[in-house]
Amino acid sequence: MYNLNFKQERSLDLVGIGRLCIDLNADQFNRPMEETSSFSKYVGGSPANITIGASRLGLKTGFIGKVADDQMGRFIVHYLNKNDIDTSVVSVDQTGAVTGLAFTEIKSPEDCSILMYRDNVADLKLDTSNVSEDYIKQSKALLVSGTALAASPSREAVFLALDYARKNGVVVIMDLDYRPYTWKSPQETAVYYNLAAEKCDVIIGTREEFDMMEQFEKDFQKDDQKTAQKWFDYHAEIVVIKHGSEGSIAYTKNGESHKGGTFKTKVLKTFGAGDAYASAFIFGLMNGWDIPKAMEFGSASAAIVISKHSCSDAMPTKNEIDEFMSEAVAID
Ligand SMILES: Nc1ncnc2c1ncn2[C@@H]1O[C@H](COP(=O)(O)OP(=O)(O)O)[C@@H](O)[C@H]1O
Ligand SMILES: O=C(O)C[C@@H](O)[C@H](O)C(=O)COP(=O)(O)O
Repeated sequence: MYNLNFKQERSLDLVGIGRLCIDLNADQFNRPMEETSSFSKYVGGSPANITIGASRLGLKTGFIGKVADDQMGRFIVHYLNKNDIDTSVVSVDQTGAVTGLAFTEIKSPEDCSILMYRDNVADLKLDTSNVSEDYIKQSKALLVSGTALAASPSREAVFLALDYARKNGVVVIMDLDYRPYTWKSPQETAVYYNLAAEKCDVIIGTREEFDMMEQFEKDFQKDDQKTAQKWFDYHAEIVVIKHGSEGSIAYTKNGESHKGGTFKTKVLKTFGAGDAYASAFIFGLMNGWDIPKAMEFGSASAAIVISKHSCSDAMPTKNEIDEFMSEAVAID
Protein backbone atom coordinates (compact mmCIF):
# COMPACT_ATOMS: atom_id res chain seq x y z
CA MET A 1 0.00 0.00 0.00
CA TYR A 2 0.99 3.65 0.25
CA ASN A 3 1.07 6.42 2.84
CA LEU A 4 -0.90 9.42 1.57
CA ASN A 5 -2.61 11.43 4.30
CA PHE A 6 -5.68 13.00 2.68
CA LYS A 7 -7.10 15.19 5.44
CA GLN A 8 -10.78 14.19 5.42
CA GLU A 9 -12.02 17.35 7.13
CA ARG A 10 -10.99 19.48 4.13
CA SER A 11 -13.85 20.96 2.06
CA LEU A 12 -12.22 20.30 -1.32
CA ASP A 13 -10.75 17.04 -2.58
CA LEU A 14 -8.57 18.25 -5.45
CA VAL A 15 -7.41 21.68 -6.59
CA GLY A 16 -5.74 21.94 -9.99
CA ILE A 17 -3.33 24.71 -10.96
CA GLY A 18 -2.09 25.73 -14.39
CA ARG A 19 -3.17 25.61 -18.00
CA LEU A 20 -6.70 26.49 -19.00
CA CYS A 21 -6.85 26.49 -22.78
CA ILE A 22 -8.96 25.47 -25.74
CA ASP A 23 -8.71 22.25 -27.73
CA LEU A 24 -9.69 22.62 -31.36
CA ASN A 25 -10.05 19.05 -32.56
CA ALA A 26 -10.24 18.47 -36.30
CA ASP A 27 -13.69 17.32 -37.36
CA GLN A 28 -12.24 15.56 -40.38
CA PHE A 29 -9.94 12.81 -39.14
CA ASN A 30 -7.71 10.18 -40.65
CA ARG A 31 -6.11 12.95 -42.71
CA PRO A 32 -3.45 15.66 -42.14
CA MET A 33 -4.54 19.01 -40.72
CA GLU A 34 -3.77 20.64 -44.06
CA GLU A 35 -6.76 18.76 -45.44
CA THR A 36 -9.21 19.64 -42.67
CA SER A 37 -11.76 22.43 -42.83
CA SER A 38 -13.42 22.59 -39.43
CA PHE A 39 -12.72 22.02 -35.75
CA SER A 40 -14.79 21.35 -32.64
CA LYS A 41 -14.05 23.51 -29.62
CA TYR A 42 -13.53 22.01 -26.15
CA VAL A 43 -11.95 23.19 -22.93
CA GLY A 44 -8.41 21.87 -22.78
CA GLY A 45 -5.16 22.02 -20.93
CA SER A 46 -3.89 18.94 -19.16
CA PRO A 47 -4.50 20.11 -15.56
CA ALA A 48 -7.93 21.39 -16.58
CA ASN A 49 -8.77 18.05 -18.22
CA ILE A 50 -7.64 16.09 -15.16
CA THR A 51 -9.61 18.33 -12.81
CA ILE A 52 -12.70 18.06 -15.05
CA GLY A 53 -12.30 14.28 -15.07
CA ALA A 54 -11.97 14.18 -11.29
CA SER A 55 -15.05 16.37 -10.88
CA ARG A 56 -17.07 14.20 -13.24
CA LEU A 57 -16.15 11.21 -11.06
CA GLY A 58 -17.58 13.02 -8.04
CA LEU A 59 -14.58 14.63 -6.37
CA LYS A 60 -15.06 18.14 -4.97
CA THR A 61 -12.70 20.25 -7.10
CA GLY A 62 -11.36 23.76 -7.54
CA PHE A 63 -8.89 25.43 -9.90
CA ILE A 64 -6.19 28.08 -9.65
CA GLY A 65 -5.66 29.59 -13.07
CA LYS A 66 -5.86 32.64 -15.29
CA VAL A 67 -7.98 33.11 -18.39
CA ALA A 68 -8.05 35.69 -21.15
CA ASP A 69 -10.50 38.59 -20.87
CA ASP A 70 -12.46 37.49 -23.93
CA GLN A 71 -15.10 35.07 -25.15
CA MET A 72 -12.73 32.08 -24.88
CA GLY A 73 -11.90 32.92 -21.27
CA ARG A 74 -15.59 33.23 -20.44
CA PHE A 75 -16.30 29.94 -22.25
CA ILE A 76 -13.70 28.18 -20.09
CA VAL A 77 -14.97 29.58 -16.77
CA HIS A 78 -18.57 28.76 -17.72
CA TYR A 79 -17.59 25.19 -18.56
CA LEU A 80 -15.71 24.72 -15.27
CA ASN A 81 -18.72 26.06 -13.35
CA LYS A 82 -21.05 23.78 -15.32
CA ASN A 83 -18.86 20.86 -14.23
CA ASP A 84 -19.03 21.81 -10.54
CA ILE A 85 -15.45 23.04 -10.36
CA ASP A 86 -14.98 25.96 -7.99
CA THR A 87 -13.67 28.95 -9.98
CA SER A 88 -13.54 31.50 -7.17
CA VAL A 89 -9.77 31.89 -7.62
CA VAL A 90 -9.69 31.72 -11.42
CA SER A 91 -8.54 35.20 -12.36
CA VAL A 92 -8.99 37.19 -15.58
CA ASP A 93 -5.92 38.56 -17.31
CA GLN A 94 -5.90 42.35 -17.89
CA THR A 95 -2.77 42.55 -20.06
CA GLY A 96 -4.37 41.56 -23.35
CA ALA A 97 -3.07 38.00 -23.20
CA VAL A 98 -4.89 35.37 -25.23
CA THR A 99 -6.13 31.82 -24.72
CA GLY A 100 -3.74 29.00 -25.57
CA LEU A 101 -5.00 26.92 -28.48
CA ALA A 102 -4.27 23.24 -29.09
CA PHE A 103 -5.13 22.25 -32.65
CA THR A 104 -5.25 18.46 -32.82
CA GLU A 105 -4.52 16.42 -35.90
CA ILE A 106 -5.77 12.87 -36.25
CA LYS A 107 -3.91 11.42 -39.24
CA SER A 108 -4.80 7.94 -38.03
CA PRO A 109 -5.76 6.40 -34.68
CA GLU A 110 -2.10 5.82 -33.96
CA ASP A 111 -0.71 8.99 -35.57
CA CYS A 112 -2.05 12.06 -33.78
CA SER A 113 -0.31 15.32 -33.09
CA ILE A 114 -1.03 18.64 -31.47
CA LEU A 115 -0.22 22.05 -32.92
CA MET A 116 -0.12 24.47 -30.00
CA TYR A 117 -0.41 28.25 -30.22
CA ARG A 118 1.21 29.39 -26.96
CA ASP A 119 2.38 32.97 -27.58
CA ASN A 120 1.32 35.52 -24.93
CA VAL A 121 -1.08 33.08 -23.29
CA ALA A 122 -3.11 34.04 -20.24
CA ASP A 123 -2.43 30.81 -18.34
CA LEU A 124 1.28 31.63 -18.02
CA LYS A 125 0.39 35.09 -16.63
CA LEU A 126 -0.77 33.42 -13.40
CA ASP A 127 1.32 35.03 -10.67
CA THR A 128 1.98 34.67 -6.96
CA SER A 129 -0.76 37.19 -6.10
CA ASN A 130 -3.27 34.70 -7.55
CA VAL A 131 -2.12 31.90 -5.21
CA SER A 132 -3.92 31.86 -1.87
CA GLU A 133 -2.63 29.79 1.05
CA ASP A 134 -6.12 29.88 2.60
CA TYR A 135 -7.53 28.41 -0.60
CA ILE A 136 -4.94 25.67 -0.94
CA LYS A 137 -5.15 24.58 2.70
CA GLN A 138 -8.85 23.80 2.34
CA SER A 139 -8.01 21.01 -0.12
CA LYS A 140 -6.95 17.39 0.45
CA ALA A 141 -4.75 17.45 -2.65
CA LEU A 142 -3.13 19.81 -5.15
CA LEU A 143 -2.57 18.82 -8.78
CA VAL A 144 0.30 20.53 -10.58
CA SER A 145 1.35 19.96 -14.16
CA GLY A 146 4.78 20.60 -15.61
CA THR A 147 3.78 23.02 -18.33
CA ALA A 148 2.85 25.68 -15.77
CA LEU A 149 6.57 25.82 -14.94
CA ALA A 150 7.45 26.89 -18.49
CA ALA A 151 7.57 30.63 -17.91
CA SER A 152 7.40 33.34 -15.27
CA PRO A 153 5.27 34.45 -13.50
CA SER A 154 3.37 31.14 -13.68
CA ARG A 155 6.55 29.32 -12.63
CA GLU A 156 6.83 31.25 -9.37
CA ALA A 157 3.09 30.86 -8.74
CA VAL A 158 3.40 27.09 -8.93
CA PHE A 159 6.41 26.95 -6.62
CA LEU A 160 4.55 29.11 -4.11
CA ALA A 161 1.54 26.80 -4.36
CA LEU A 162 3.83 23.82 -3.78
CA ASP A 163 5.28 25.46 -0.67
CA TYR A 164 1.79 26.27 0.69
CA ALA A 165 0.71 22.70 0.03
CA ARG A 166 3.69 21.18 1.82
CA LYS A 167 3.30 23.58 4.74
CA ASN A 168 -0.40 22.70 5.18
CA GLY A 169 -0.35 18.93 4.72
CA VAL A 170 -1.93 19.02 1.26
CA VAL A 171 -1.02 15.93 -0.80
CA VAL A 172 0.78 17.07 -3.97
CA ILE A 173 0.25 15.21 -7.23
CA MET A 174 2.36 16.11 -10.27
CA ASP A 175 1.40 15.15 -13.78
CA LEU A 176 4.54 15.76 -15.83
CA ASP A 177 2.67 16.93 -18.95
CA TYR A 178 5.77 17.81 -20.99
CA ARG A 179 4.98 19.98 -24.01
CA PRO A 180 8.31 20.80 -25.72
CA TYR A 181 6.92 23.74 -27.74
CA THR A 182 6.27 25.64 -24.49
CA TRP A 183 9.93 25.52 -23.36
CA LYS A 184 13.18 27.12 -24.49
CA SER A 185 15.15 23.86 -24.15
CA PRO A 186 14.91 20.35 -22.67
CA GLN A 187 17.71 21.32 -20.27
CA GLU A 188 15.69 24.23 -18.86
CA THR A 189 12.68 21.94 -18.61
CA ALA A 190 14.59 19.27 -16.70
CA VAL A 191 15.91 21.73 -14.13
CA TYR A 192 12.47 23.12 -13.23
CA TYR A 193 10.68 19.76 -13.44
CA ASN A 194 13.16 18.23 -11.02
CA LEU A 195 12.87 21.13 -8.57
CA ALA A 196 9.07 20.76 -8.55
CA ALA A 197 9.00 16.95 -8.47
CA GLU A 198 11.16 16.96 -5.33
CA LYS A 199 8.17 18.46 -3.48
CA CYS A 200 5.55 15.98 -4.74
CA ASP A 201 3.94 12.92 -3.14
CA VAL A 202 2.67 11.34 -6.35
CA ILE A 203 4.41 11.74 -9.73
CA ILE A 204 2.77 10.56 -12.95
CA GLY A 205 4.52 10.68 -16.31
CA THR A 206 5.43 8.81 -19.44
CA ARG A 207 8.78 7.07 -19.85
CA GLU A 208 9.78 9.81 -22.28
CA GLU A 209 8.91 12.56 -19.79
CA PHE A 210 11.00 10.94 -17.07
CA ASP A 211 13.86 10.49 -19.56
CA MET A 212 13.74 14.24 -20.25
CA MET A 213 13.96 14.91 -16.52
CA GLU A 214 16.87 12.52 -16.08
CA GLN A 215 18.93 13.73 -19.04
CA PHE A 216 21.72 14.85 -16.69
CA GLU A 217 21.82 11.40 -15.01
CA LYS A 218 22.62 8.94 -17.76
CA ASP A 219 22.49 5.87 -15.51
CA PHE A 220 18.77 6.47 -14.86
CA GLN A 221 17.91 6.36 -18.54
CA LYS A 222 14.88 4.16 -19.28
CA ASP A 223 15.05 2.22 -16.02
CA ASP A 224 11.60 2.49 -14.42
CA GLN A 225 12.65 1.14 -11.03
CA LYS A 226 15.68 3.45 -10.80
CA THR A 227 13.50 6.36 -11.89
CA ALA A 228 11.02 5.68 -9.11
CA GLN A 229 13.69 5.16 -6.46
CA LYS A 230 15.15 8.59 -7.19
CA TRP A 231 11.88 10.26 -6.16
CA PHE A 232 11.39 8.16 -3.02
CA ASP A 233 14.55 9.82 -1.74
CA TYR A 234 12.53 13.07 -1.74
CA HIS A 235 8.79 13.22 -0.86
CA ALA A 236 7.31 10.71 -3.30
CA GLU A 237 5.10 7.88 -2.04
CA ILE A 238 3.96 6.75 -5.49
CA VAL A 239 5.61 7.02 -8.92
CA VAL A 240 3.61 5.99 -11.99
CA ILE A 241 5.33 5.50 -15.34
CA LYS A 242 2.96 5.32 -18.31
CA HIS A 243 3.85 3.31 -21.41
CA GLY A 244 1.06 4.11 -23.83
CA SER A 245 -0.70 1.08 -25.28
CA GLU A 246 1.72 -1.13 -23.31
CA GLY A 247 0.08 0.02 -20.08
CA SER A 248 1.74 1.45 -17.01
CA ILE A 249 3.79 0.55 -13.96
CA ALA A 250 3.50 2.00 -10.47
CA TYR A 251 6.05 1.88 -7.67
CA THR A 252 5.41 2.67 -4.01
CA LYS A 253 7.95 3.87 -1.46
CA ASN A 254 7.51 0.67 0.56
CA GLY A 255 9.03 -1.31 -2.31
CA GLU A 256 5.95 -2.63 -4.12
CA SER A 257 5.54 -2.43 -7.88
CA HIS A 258 2.40 -3.03 -9.92
CA LYS A 259 2.05 -3.49 -13.66
CA GLY A 260 -1.09 -1.94 -15.12
CA GLY A 261 -2.70 -3.39 -18.21
CA THR A 262 -5.01 -1.77 -20.73
CA PHE A 263 -8.48 -2.32 -22.13
CA LYS A 264 -9.31 -3.12 -25.73
CA THR A 265 -10.96 -0.09 -27.29
CA LYS A 266 -11.73 1.41 -30.70
CA VAL A 267 -9.11 4.15 -30.77
CA LEU A 268 -10.19 7.36 -32.51
CA LYS A 269 -7.24 9.41 -31.21
CA THR A 270 -4.49 8.77 -28.68
CA PHE A 271 -4.32 12.11 -26.90
CA GLY A 272 -6.43 12.44 -23.79
CA ALA A 273 -5.30 9.04 -22.52
CA GLY A 274 -2.95 10.46 -19.93
CA ASP A 275 -5.36 13.04 -18.55
CA ALA A 276 -8.15 10.48 -18.29
CA TYR A 277 -5.82 7.96 -16.66
CA ALA A 278 -4.61 10.52 -14.11
CA SER A 279 -8.09 11.74 -13.14
CA ALA A 280 -9.40 8.22 -12.51
CA PHE A 281 -6.19 7.06 -10.79
CA ILE A 282 -6.39 10.05 -8.44
CA PHE A 283 -10.06 9.27 -7.77
CA GLY A 284 -9.01 5.75 -6.74
CA LEU A 285 -6.27 6.99 -4.42
CA MET A 286 -8.62 9.50 -2.77
CA ASN A 287 -11.10 6.68 -2.12
CA GLY A 288 -8.42 4.55 -0.47
CA TRP A 289 -8.26 1.96 -3.24
CA ASP A 290 -5.18 -0.20 -3.64
CA ILE A 291 -2.80 0.71 -6.46
CA PRO A 292 -3.82 -2.06 -8.92
CA LYS A 293 -7.50 -1.09 -8.64
CA ALA A 294 -6.72 2.60 -9.11
CA MET A 295 -4.50 1.82 -12.13
CA GLU A 296 -7.21 -0.38 -13.69
CA PHE A 297 -9.76 2.41 -13.21
CA GLY A 298 -7.36 4.87 -14.82
CA SER A 299 -6.78 2.59 -17.78
CA ALA A 300 -10.50 2.13 -18.28
CA SER A 301 -11.07 5.87 -18.28
CA ALA A 302 -8.24 6.30 -20.78
CA ALA A 303 -9.71 3.63 -23.05
CA ILE A 304 -13.05 5.45 -23.04
CA VAL A 305 -11.58 8.89 -23.76
CA ILE A 306 -9.34 7.80 -26.64
CA SER A 307 -12.37 6.26 -28.35
CA LYS A 308 -14.05 9.69 -28.42
CA HIS A 309 -13.39 12.97 -30.21
CA SER A 310 -12.68 15.23 -27.26
CA CYS A 311 -10.70 15.01 -24.06
CA SER A 312 -12.56 17.14 -21.48
CA ASP A 313 -16.09 16.48 -22.79
CA ALA A 314 -15.34 12.76 -23.02
CA MET A 315 -14.24 12.38 -19.39
CA PRO A 316 -16.53 9.62 -18.05
CA THR A 317 -18.60 9.34 -14.89
CA LYS A 318 -17.96 6.51 -12.44
CA ASN A 319 -21.01 4.65 -13.72
CA GLU A 320 -19.73 4.92 -17.30
CA ILE A 321 -16.35 3.51 -16.28
CA ASP A 322 -17.94 0.71 -14.23
CA GLU A 323 -20.20 -0.19 -17.16
CA PHE A 324 -17.28 -0.13 -19.59
CA MET A 325 -15.20 -2.39 -17.32
CA SER A 326 -18.03 -4.89 -16.97
CA GLU A 327 -18.05 -5.44 -20.74
CA ALA A 328 -14.47 -4.63 -21.83
CA VAL A 329 -11.65 -6.98 -22.75
CA ALA A 330 -8.70 -6.44 -20.44
CA ILE A 331 -5.19 -6.74 -21.90
CA ASP A 332 -2.54 -7.49 -19.28
N1 LIG B 1 -4.04 2.45 -27.47
C1 LIG B 1 -4.41 2.32 -26.20
N2 LIG B 1 -5.33 1.39 -25.87
C2 LIG B 1 -5.75 1.24 -24.58
N3 LIG B 1 -5.27 1.99 -23.54
C3 LIG B 1 -4.35 2.93 -23.82
C4 LIG B 1 -3.87 3.16 -25.16
N4 LIG B 1 -2.96 4.17 -25.11
C5 LIG B 1 -2.88 4.55 -23.81
N5 LIG B 1 -3.70 3.81 -23.04
C6 LIG B 1 -3.87 3.90 -21.57
O1 LIG B 1 -3.67 5.26 -21.18
C7 LIG B 1 -2.56 5.36 -20.30
C8 LIG B 1 -1.83 6.67 -20.56
O2 LIG B 1 -1.47 6.72 -21.92
P1 LIG B 1 -0.06 7.35 -22.36
O3 LIG B 1 -0.11 7.48 -23.84
O4 LIG B 1 1.00 6.54 -21.75
O5 LIG B 1 -0.07 8.77 -21.63
P2 LIG B 1 -0.09 10.23 -22.31
O6 LIG B 1 -1.43 10.35 -22.97
O7 LIG B 1 0.07 11.13 -21.12
O8 LIG B 1 1.05 10.27 -23.26
C9 LIG B 1 -1.72 4.13 -20.58
O9 LIG B 1 -0.91 3.79 -19.45
C10 LIG B 1 -2.80 3.08 -20.84
O10 LIG B 1 -3.31 2.60 -19.61
O1 LIG C 1 -2.71 19.94 -22.59
C1 LIG C 1 -3.03 20.59 -23.62
O2 LIG C 1 -2.87 21.81 -23.79
C2 LIG C 1 -3.69 19.80 -24.72
C3 LIG C 1 -4.82 18.95 -24.10
O3 LIG C 1 -5.93 19.78 -23.82
C4 LIG C 1 -5.22 17.84 -25.07
O4 LIG C 1 -6.50 17.34 -24.78
C5 LIG C 1 -4.18 16.77 -24.91
O5 LIG C 1 -3.18 16.77 -25.58
C6 LIG C 1 -4.35 15.78 -23.84
O6 LIG C 1 -3.07 15.23 -23.66
P1 LIG C 1 -2.80 13.81 -22.95
O7 LIG C 1 -3.99 13.44 -22.12
O8 LIG C 1 -1.59 14.08 -22.14
O9 LIG C 1 -2.58 12.85 -24.06
